[in-house]
Amino acid sequence: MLKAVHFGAGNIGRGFIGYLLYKSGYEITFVDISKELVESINTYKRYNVIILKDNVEKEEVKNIKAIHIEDEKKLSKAIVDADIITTSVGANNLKGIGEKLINYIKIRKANIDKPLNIMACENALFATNILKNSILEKGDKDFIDYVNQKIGFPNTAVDRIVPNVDIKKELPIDVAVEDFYEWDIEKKAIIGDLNIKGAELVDDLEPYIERKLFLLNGAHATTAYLGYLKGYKYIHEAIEDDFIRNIVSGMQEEASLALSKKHNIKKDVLSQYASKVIKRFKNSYLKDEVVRVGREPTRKLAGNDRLIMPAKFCYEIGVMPKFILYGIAAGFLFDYKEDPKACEIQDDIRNLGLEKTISKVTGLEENSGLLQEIVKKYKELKEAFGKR
Ligand SMILES: NC(=O)C1=CN([C@@H]2O[C@H](COP(=O)(O)OP(=O)(O)OC[C@H]3O[C@@H](n4cnc5c(N)ncnc54)[C@H](O)[C@@H]3O)[C@@H](O)[C@H]2O)C=CC1
Ligand SMILES: O=P(O)(O)OC[C@H]1O[C@](O)(CO)[C@@H](O)[C@@H]1O
Repeated sequence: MLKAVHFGAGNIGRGFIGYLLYKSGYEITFVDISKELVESINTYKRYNVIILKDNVEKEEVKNIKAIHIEDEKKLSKAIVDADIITTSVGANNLKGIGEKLINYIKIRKANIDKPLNIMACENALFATNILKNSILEKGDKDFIDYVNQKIGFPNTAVDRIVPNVDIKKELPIDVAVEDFYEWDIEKKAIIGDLNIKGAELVDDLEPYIERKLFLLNGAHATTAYLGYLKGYKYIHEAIEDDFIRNIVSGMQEEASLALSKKHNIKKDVLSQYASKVIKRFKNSYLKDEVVRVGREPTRKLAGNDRLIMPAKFCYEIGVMPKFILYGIAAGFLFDYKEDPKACEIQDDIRNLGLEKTISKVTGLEENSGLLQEIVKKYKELKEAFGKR
């Protein structure tokens, strides 16, 4: 039986990656930093994936186990035996995972010859490269040669909304998901076969991953930040607000313009994708909170992420990203007290001033045109919605 080790047994880990790997015949070992979660998985050895739609469906994922990230003995054996390693731990944690993997890969090198593929399944551009680089960074030539020959590092784009919805569950580790999913994998980087049913192997991942990050995640963040500003709790409520929906559709159109130019994708293909995304946001069964979708604004407002990147692309082709600016500016107004990264931005605005904070988070020059437009929109939204 094919063996998978998946780091991060959270929402997407159980609700999407674990789900699809199980359906493809893999035996799954989850690895997590949370002792409680590891204990729960080892107690129940199975969980249900609850698909939220008109007629709710349930699918079981069975024969699973879990290892705590610090349990070196068990982890070493699992990694030596693995055919595939995947992660969904949050892009900021990838470097640490990569550094941990080095020793286990060395043990694998001394013990087994079969190929391995390692894939990061995170909302970030080319996240697997972060893992790969952290593994190769400290290796000598012999280790690097081995890794290059025996380990594939395909980048991926993963798409399934897995919220923290509070519904009746049979087991505490059951997870609720939307019906839709898409997993695009960089074909040329695979070594051997992956055997993942339902995943799409693509020649050029960049258009897929940028389309997903800008048109889904960028639109989602825009809905979340404007929704928060207007006092909505859930995404499905915020997207029914005409003011917010028009802005979200507008930002998708701007991003689509940039995407169609950059990747030569037909505009109507992008427009169909964008409409489907809005429909998914309207799914009221998901009860997806704006504060989950807006979480960690420092990451979402970074220069290489879902909002600033399409805004820069628009700017470069002479299109004013007037709708994308709303999401960015509202992100700087996201003052949710339970989100440490939102608090960090608010503290910086108080201590460093608005321009310096925007520059620190986005990497834009303080005197750049785009940064000045963000400042204008921030002031406009602050005035209109009376925040702070
Ligand atoms: N929830 C969703 O709908 C989607 C999430 N993603 C991406 O998947 C990643 C995870 O997101 P969620 O599953 O929503 O978050 P989550 O918080 O539900 O799950 C993350 C899991 O990783 C574990 N973890 C964190 N650091 C770790 C470490 N160093 N070693 C081992 N385990 C560690 C946590 O304990 C947690 O169980 C993020 O990068 C997110 O952008 C991508 C697509 C959809
Ligand atoms: O996981 P992140 O990057 O914090 O952002 C949440 C995003 O991820 C998703 O959960 C799935 O892509 C979306 O629902 C949302 O746009």
